[in-house]
Amino acid sequence: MQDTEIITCAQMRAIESAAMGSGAVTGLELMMRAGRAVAGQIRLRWPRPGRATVLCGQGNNGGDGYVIAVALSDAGWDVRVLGDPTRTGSDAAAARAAWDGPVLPLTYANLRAGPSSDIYVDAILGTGLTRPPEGEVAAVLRHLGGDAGFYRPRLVAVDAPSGLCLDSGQVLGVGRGILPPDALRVAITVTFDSPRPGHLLEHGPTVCGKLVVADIGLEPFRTTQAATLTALWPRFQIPDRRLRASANGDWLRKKNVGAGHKYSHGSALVIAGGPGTGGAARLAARAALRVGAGLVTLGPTPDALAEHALPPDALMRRPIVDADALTEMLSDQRLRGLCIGPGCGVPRAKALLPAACAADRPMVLDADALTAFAEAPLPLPKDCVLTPHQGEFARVFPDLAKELSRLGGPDKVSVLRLAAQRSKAIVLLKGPDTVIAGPEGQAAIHSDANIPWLATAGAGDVLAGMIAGLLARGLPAFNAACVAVSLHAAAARHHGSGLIADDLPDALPAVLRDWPDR
Ligand SMILES: NC(=O)C1=CN([C@@H]2O[C@H](COP(=O)(O)OP(=O)(O)OC[C@H]3O[C@@H](n4cnc5c(N)ncnc54)[C@H](OP(=O)(O)O)[C@@H]3O)[C@@H](O)[C@H]2O)[C@@H](O)CC1
Ligand SMILES: Nc1ncnc2c1ncn2[C@@H]1O[C@H](COP(=O)(O)OP(=O)(O)O)[C@@H](O)[C@H]1O
Ligand SMILES: [K+]
Repeated sequence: MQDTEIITCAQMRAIESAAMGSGAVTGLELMMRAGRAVAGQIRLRWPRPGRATVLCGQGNNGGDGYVIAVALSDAGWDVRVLGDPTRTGSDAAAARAAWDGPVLPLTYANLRAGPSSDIYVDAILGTGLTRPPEGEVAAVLRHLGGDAGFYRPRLVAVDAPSGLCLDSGQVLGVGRGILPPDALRVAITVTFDSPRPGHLLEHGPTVCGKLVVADIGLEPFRTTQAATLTALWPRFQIPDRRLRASANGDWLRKKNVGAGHKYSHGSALVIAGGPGTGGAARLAARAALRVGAGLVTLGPTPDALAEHALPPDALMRRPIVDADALTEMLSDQRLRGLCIGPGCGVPRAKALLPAACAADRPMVLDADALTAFAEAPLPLPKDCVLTPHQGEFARVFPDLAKELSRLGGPDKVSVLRLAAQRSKAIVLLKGPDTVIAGPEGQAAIHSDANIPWLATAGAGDVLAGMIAGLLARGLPAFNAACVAVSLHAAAARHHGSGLIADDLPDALPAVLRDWPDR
């Protein structure tokens, strides 16, 4: 499994400054490489030259646009350019000077006046976006977004669809989670060097269309050694050196333990609830087994034990009457992956959580255990993973959730890092753009808007069980969370629509069989 480094806009600017400061390359040269890379992508997809309209903003994103205009014109395209004035002496001004055709003012009227084009290049705003688009720029974007049926299949964005914040993934000026029909959505976005968080979070995946990452030779100027933020999904076609091997394939295939017995493959405990609530815990337990834990025990209340006589028969069942009984059970040091929350009931989770935490074992807190933790916080064990959805996140971290929902507020990764620091646990916020963060600042994004059928009752219970199984097998908590999220989504992809949560654990053998070693 290979993860892609993600860099923030500030990191990108730092790398660009380091490159220019070294004297090895100028800003204009980088702009030429960027613009030519976009033109190359256009020519790959539209091999027959046609008519192109290039829309250029006043900054360097616009500068890239003029380079694209020259490259397309040289390749035989009929190019029309609409541009805002550039700052005198800037790289963008130099790029504009190299375009010897006319530049009409970038206005809604001019966009409408010309003949329609085969493609439209959005080089209006990139990483320099500081506020919601306004005036003529806003009018142009509204028009392009409003007639998506015509424009979307022929729109190519440079770095980002204009208006998208590449750190947060919010389209500035529209509500979080509610994408109005006039937000600009494009067919292809060509970005440079590495993806940015905003390509993968919130509105990013919807508005960017296909995301292509072009290499512009910045590799030698990276200031950071190891990336603290990676993308688990999507996968990108980028140079291998930009990929980070997560080295978990061996664990998944039990290769590392040779002839080990079931306990050396890990023993997990899923704490269940009282009568009538057993399904969630059983889903979690089944997932822990399927992900390769050697032994999984389900611990309901004694009066619910009979309900759990259902398959899988591989499950051990042992009643847990109260906190003392749990402490007694956890005196068995072989139990090392705990899952508490799914189907547990809040009162029981509240009663058992102190004993579970005191045992200091790798543990997942999900569902009712998160509510219990929110109502009665307590120190968490060292290897602990919290797996809230948005509602549970708001219960556990109300102030941070408020920040997250604030328009123009901080990005999800930064907020999750704060939550992880505060709770001293790995925090995994579920959704189409799942973000995982740890107390030391490590973070990962898994973004897949193409598996909506994963939003089904019990899918979260399965995820919690998979993490518990991987913790039992000895994976460090952050890795267990990342691997589980990747496998969970891969199982959903493998199954396809019509999925119910019960299908997820059962899709795992096929997914694991094809899982890459590295
Ligand atoms: N980094 C790299 O390595 C490389 C970067 N490259 C390219 O440079 C791009 C970044 O360029 P950039 O910094 O000049 O910013 P850009 O996106 O053109 O916009 C800035 C201008 O827009 C304005 N503006 C802001 N918000 C606005 C609004 N809402 N409505 C209207 N205007 C608004 C803002 O005005 P101000 O806020 O100053 O008033 C400013 O004048 C990057 O995305 C990539 O394409 C490549 O060439 C090669 C390598
Ligand atoms: N639109 C979506 N696309 C892909 N995955 C999603 C989407 N919405 C939710 N998910 C995933 O589905 C799972 C739902 O978990 P959760 O909300 O805890 O459900 P439950 O409590 O019913 O088990 C999470 O893994 C989440 O990441
Ligand atoms: K753009």
